[in-house]
Amino acid sequence: MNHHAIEISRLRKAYGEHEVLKGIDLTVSPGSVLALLGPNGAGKTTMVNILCTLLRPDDGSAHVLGHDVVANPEQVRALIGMTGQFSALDDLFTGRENLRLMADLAHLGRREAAARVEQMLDRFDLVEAADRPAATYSGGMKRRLDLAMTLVGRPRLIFLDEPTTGLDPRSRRTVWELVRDQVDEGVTVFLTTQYLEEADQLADQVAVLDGGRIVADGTTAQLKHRAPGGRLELRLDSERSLRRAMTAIGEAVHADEATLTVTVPFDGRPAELSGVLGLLDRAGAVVETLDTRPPTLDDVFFALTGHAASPADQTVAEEVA
Ligand SMILES: Nc1ncnc2c1ncn2[C@@H]1O[C@H](COP(=O)(O)OP(=O)(O)OP(=O)(O)O)[C@@H](O)[C@H]1O
Repeated sequence: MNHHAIEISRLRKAYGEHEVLKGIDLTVSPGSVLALLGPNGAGKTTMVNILCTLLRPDDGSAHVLGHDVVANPEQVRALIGMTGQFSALDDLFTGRENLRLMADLAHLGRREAAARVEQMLDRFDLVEAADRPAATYSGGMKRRLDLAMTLVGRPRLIFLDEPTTGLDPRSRRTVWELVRDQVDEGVTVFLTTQYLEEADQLADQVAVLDGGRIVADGTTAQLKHRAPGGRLELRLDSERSLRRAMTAIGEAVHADEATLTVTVPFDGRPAELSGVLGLLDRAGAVVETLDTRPPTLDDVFFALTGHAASPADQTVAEEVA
């Protein structure tokens, strides 16, 4: 009867006096990736823990794959996988042993468990390291093992709580590819991340949690469309034109003398474009090329929450670009 993979309605949770979730409504379609964004302490982990049945909500309801998380936690647990800040990975066990343990916990039969473990080792590029203790693994390898452990029992929905925090760009991209493979196979993904680039790369749907409420919910394109922050980048033909352009446009511009470029805010309307070009023409500033840049998810996040995403996000976005 329930066609959403996740359905959350008027969900509330407080720790003592501190109300963290103040009435959350959210739905996620099966086989899609939702990225839940929010500043530190917004309540993302609290929401994941409620959906994973690790924490009871105070009010409202949440259904995961049709099952009520409070009334039927066992059914929910049988269908989901979770990886995150407190991974189940045991450093003293080898990669193969860690996977085998999870396969046994998921009640796969002996033969199926053995086959599935080998399949996951192969798929997650851990064959060579399979018999070494996980303690000897690099950060990227541990994260791949963690993800493989989440998936070994063939969950239909997975929660990834900051799955690539602390990883280098290459390992991050590998994790993204592995997540995409799962989505292609029909797994629903509920992702929390501080990296807006990650949401942009992976998510079909982005929800922003701030002040205990969902302040935006839509595709990345829809959210970018709503936010201010688009830019027009104009490259002038000479330093003289650059100076004229700066005088004509005024102070609200970024100018780069090395590349002879000025950047101005731009909302995408043709009338605004002709206005700027007319102004420069009258000022005798000759434009060689122009480029428009839509708002980034960073702009969206800033417009919605009043502060930037984590400083780390900036570095990652630059490294990945
Ligand atoms: N068990 C707890 N008891 C009291 N307060 C808590 C508890 N767990 C979380 N909080 C508080 O609730 C708020 C939300 O925490 P939560 O971990 O859900 O946020 P988050 O969005 O996941 O943050 P982060 O990105 O830093 O992990 C924070 O202010 C946190 O300090």
